[in-house]
Amino acid sequence: KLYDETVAKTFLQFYEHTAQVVWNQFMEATWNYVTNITKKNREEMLHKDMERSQHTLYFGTQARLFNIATFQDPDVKRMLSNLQNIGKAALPKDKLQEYNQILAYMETIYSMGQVCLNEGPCLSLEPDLEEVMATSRDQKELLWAWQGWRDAVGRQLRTTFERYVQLSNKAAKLNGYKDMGALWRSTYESNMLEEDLEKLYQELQPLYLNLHSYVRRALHRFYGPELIDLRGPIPAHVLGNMWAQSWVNILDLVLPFPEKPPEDITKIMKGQHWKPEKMFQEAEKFFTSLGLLSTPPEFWKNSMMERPTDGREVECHASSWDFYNGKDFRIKKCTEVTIEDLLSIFHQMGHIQYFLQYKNLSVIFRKGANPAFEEAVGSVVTLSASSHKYLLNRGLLSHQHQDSEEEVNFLMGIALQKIAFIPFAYLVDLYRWKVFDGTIQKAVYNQEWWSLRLKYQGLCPPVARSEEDFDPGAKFHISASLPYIRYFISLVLQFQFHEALCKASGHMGPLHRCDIYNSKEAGKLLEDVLKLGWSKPWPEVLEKITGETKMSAKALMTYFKPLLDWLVTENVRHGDILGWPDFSCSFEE
Ligand SMILES: C[C@H](NC(=O)O)C(=O)O
Ligand SMILES: [Zn+2]
Repeated sequence: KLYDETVAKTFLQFYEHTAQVVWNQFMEATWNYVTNITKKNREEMLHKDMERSQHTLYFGTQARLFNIATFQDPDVKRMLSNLQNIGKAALPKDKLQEYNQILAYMETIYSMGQVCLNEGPCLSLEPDLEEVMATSRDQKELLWAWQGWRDAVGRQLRTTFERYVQLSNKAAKLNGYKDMGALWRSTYESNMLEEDLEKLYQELQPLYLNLHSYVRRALHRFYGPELIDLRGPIPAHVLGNMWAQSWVNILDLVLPFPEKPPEDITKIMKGQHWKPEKMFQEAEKFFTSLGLLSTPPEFWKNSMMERPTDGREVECHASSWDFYNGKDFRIKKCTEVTIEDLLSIFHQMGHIQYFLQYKNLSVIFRKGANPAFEEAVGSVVTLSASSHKYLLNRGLLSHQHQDSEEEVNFLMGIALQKIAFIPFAYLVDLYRWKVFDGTIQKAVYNQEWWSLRLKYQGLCPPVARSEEDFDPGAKFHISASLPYIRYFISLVLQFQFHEALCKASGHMGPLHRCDIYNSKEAGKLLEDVLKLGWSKPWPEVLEKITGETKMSAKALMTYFKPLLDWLVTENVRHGDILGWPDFSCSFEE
């Protein structure tokens, strides 16, 4: 242990200056690749990634020479210990080369995936196959899209994924973690994470079971008993989404009060000639109405707001990008003019706002208090943007008053997005953690995926699956090696934030009617949190906004209480059971 604290500070400044350049070049090269998938751009990205890893390795190795325990300055201690965790850069060069090629390959197979009609056009995931999954009510057509996507993508990734798991674990072990799952979980700085998450899931499960039972009844009514067993799991292709992770697109089939259908906002947007740019401006206006920062000119010049029409192959999955130079921030999205995409843009703008608020911090601190905070910021604003009050005053709804039955319809719409998502958001990394720690061996990768999908979501595959398939690979985050538990934790946090911001804004009445638009008090509370980035442990940051230091499902339960009461009554009225005791899937009979 050679150096003292003053040397450490100089060392960190040297890191700061070099990191900004190396990270900026890496982001540019990656952006160029995902917005124009060519061999040349892939090579350039892999080259810049190697340079970044060499930079990380050099500084990580040096950082390990400091005896941090003897240091006083909390920021220096936090920054140095972070530098010591060098992730995949710990791999020997040839292994790192192979790993980066595997990562690029998996993400490219996913992004280029398409399903071709017998003679005629091929359908991409966005917007074509997602449009089929959202709007078709023909279960054969739904099955064609569902199975076609998994044949085209999941199956291709299976063997590569096996190698990805080996190299991921190798990298994790070289950083002192037992496997990659442990390294991923370490970003939450808690040795009680898995227990805390299981407890949250148990608290939320009754909400999901009641929604599942009610939706199953509605689908049974529409598709008939040969497809839907009232005491069994629901086939995964009729929920309006390629992964059955959001059920918003079947609201029309499950509407509690069908004689009072909500206005079709997508239709209204098209009628008002909304364009993608206006959708982004609308989202930005919300953040500036809170007194938060507006986006710089670079954002409007450099973002990719629509799928290009010049034949370029791109990665459509929406994402937000920080170029680590304090000026350049972008969103990449293949935007369609729909309410679902408008709300997704609000979510992405939340990421951009975080980037803007912490842009003057050390590059080590330019990330969320934890990854779930990054997801929750955009989602908490989306809760207000989804409210009847906001949509009415932005001219996207015309019915002034919402009676109690229309309010139940409204809450059902939000529940089909948020409650339906709970078990999926939880199980994706439950699955990957088990794959990384060896509980799930490669011989059973697919059947274990489906046993978790059955256990937590009460879903069945619509057709028999085998170990030729690799259905997890048909989900973006698994092909892109992006952790997912952040979305489960964000579900809980975003309602805690919503409750706190609504209180700060002086909102009175039910939480689901709150809209914080224009509230400078709510904006100030949010700003004080976002400015901290990763400089403080997240419980401290959570306390600044909510007064609590622990995740709690209470706010989410408060928000949905009126709907839960209605669902319980409705399920009892139909004599419906919760859960799926007839656990076999239809094709197995
Ligand atoms: C919820 C998550 N959102 C995102 O990636 O932006 C998803 O799409 O699965
Ligand atoms: Zn996000």
